[in-house]
Amino acid sequence: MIELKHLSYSYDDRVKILDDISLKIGADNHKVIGFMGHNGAGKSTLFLNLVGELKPTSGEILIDGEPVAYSKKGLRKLRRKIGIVFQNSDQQIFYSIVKDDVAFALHNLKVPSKEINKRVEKVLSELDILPLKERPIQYLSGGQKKRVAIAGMMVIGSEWILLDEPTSGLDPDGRIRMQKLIQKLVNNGQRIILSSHDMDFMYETCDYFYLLGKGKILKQGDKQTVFDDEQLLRENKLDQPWLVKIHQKLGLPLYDSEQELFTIEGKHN
Ligand SMILES: Nc1ncnc2c1ncn2[C@@H]1O[C@H](COP(=O)(O)OP(=O)(O)OP(=O)(O)O)[C@@H](O)[C@H]1O
Repeated sequence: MIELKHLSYSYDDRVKILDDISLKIGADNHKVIGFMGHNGAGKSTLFLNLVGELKPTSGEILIDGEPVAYSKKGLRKLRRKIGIVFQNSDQQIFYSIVKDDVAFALHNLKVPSKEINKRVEKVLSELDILPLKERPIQYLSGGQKKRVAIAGMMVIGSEWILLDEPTSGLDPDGRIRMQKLIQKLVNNGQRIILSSHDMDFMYETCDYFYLLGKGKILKQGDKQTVFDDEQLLRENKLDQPWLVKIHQKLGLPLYDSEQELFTIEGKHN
């Protein structure tokens, strides 16, 4: 479990981007946890605090009950627990060739070479990018680069993976692949924290939600709790997912996914 205790963060000691936030992420065994909020609400800042790239201005973060230590050793330990895939995959490319880039963290963790090759091959094939193994990353598409960045996280096998805007720049097929990939990570026993402006994607993918605004958590809960409040979403410049709209406006049941809607409603016709 990841616990935030009175966490505040400010880039300039004046404006609090995160203002005295206390919460327990994953306390109820949720697998895919979504953070929502308008542009500049502080989602990325929160994620950077969670992976130790930024240190809280005040307050603290506890992982499984232990406060994060900001020493080299402490941060190495944290990275084995929590990995992040940035919104812009270029930010986390260290090597030019796919397989070297994916192996990078494992070399750092002093994993034996044979084991590294095995793990890299396994992850690349799980992500359907094995044929890209020897390719220079600079020539890959945005969606392929994103998968390489995710592969780099998967090989470490961290318990938590943070995905910052995982669907940005993806086409509808890439979006569906991302959804399946998240499911795969969950099936592997990993837990996901993601942020996105794509409310339909969030609605279908996450099982718990936090709405971030004005430096605070304005609302948290399951789909029904968070997405039913149209006004709060509007105030925070967020759309209601279309499945919630047809539930509220057309009186259909609140379906969890498009697939569920078409399967069940199809049976009625
Ligand atoms: N390195 C920085 N230095 C100073 N201010 C920053 C820095 N990074 C972000 N900010 C400011 O902090 C606030 C929160 O930004 P952040 O990127 O965390 O928001 P976000 O919710 O992730 O936004 P988006 O949805 O646009 O990605 C914004 O006002 C932003 O301008």
